[in-house]
Amino acid sequence: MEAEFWHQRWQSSRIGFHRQQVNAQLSQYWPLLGVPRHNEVLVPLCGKSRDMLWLAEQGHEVAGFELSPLAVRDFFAEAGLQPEEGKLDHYHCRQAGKIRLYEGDFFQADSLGRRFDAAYDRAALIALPESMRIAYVDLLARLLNPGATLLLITVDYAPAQQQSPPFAVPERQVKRLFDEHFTIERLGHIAEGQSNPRVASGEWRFFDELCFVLRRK
Ligand SMILES: C[S@@+](CC[C@H](N)C(=O)[O-])C[C@H]1O[C@@H](n2cnc3c(N)ncnc32)[C@H](O)[C@@H]1O
Repeated sequence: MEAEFWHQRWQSSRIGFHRQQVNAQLSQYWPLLGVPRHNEVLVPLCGKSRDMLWLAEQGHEVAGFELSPLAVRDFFAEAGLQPEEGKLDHYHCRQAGKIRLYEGDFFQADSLGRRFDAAYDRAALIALPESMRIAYVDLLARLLNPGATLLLITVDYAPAQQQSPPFAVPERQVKRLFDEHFTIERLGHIAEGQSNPRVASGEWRFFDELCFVLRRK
């Protein structure tokens, strides 16, 4: 999607993707993955996700990337944190405690010259249209060191549409996208069933949240 699409979403508070609760599959599976506490966690397209606070509580430093200044400001304000601000290359950075958010386009992250051993993607890959997904996966492959762990959460639903996010990214597409650079294991899934309004209304036949662990080859 164009940057403007996301800026408008944030300006008009159309952020249905944001959750008050920590993602259930993150808290279930992350502790089983053996990611050392000293590994900083890359969180692309992070929004104002409270999952970043949870990762910091587990002892990790967190590096989130987000286009929207509103999202970044809200994140710190809602967490009751007062960040220090600075400029780094293409990014306006805000940092408080273990969490640093890079405000700007994630697709310019190469320029920072940084590499990570852990990453978390919830609603990042599925926010990107198909035409941007290969570039996103290639960038992740460059930013992650060999052996790095990526916890990936996607959604699958039917009938799928390709007009606006969330886009359905089923297991076969995860394999197609990541297979060259990552090993892939499906950890679990949550079938939302009738608790999802669009399933309840009959618009979608099902809506599943899928969770994978990927390791950089
Ligand atoms: C579907 S939301 C998911 C946010 C977060 N991961 C969560 O779980 O709540 C996608 C986010 O990516 C941001 N975004 C979209 N394109 C981006 C880009 N190129 N660089 C950085 N952030 C981007 C949007 O502003 C939006 O906040």
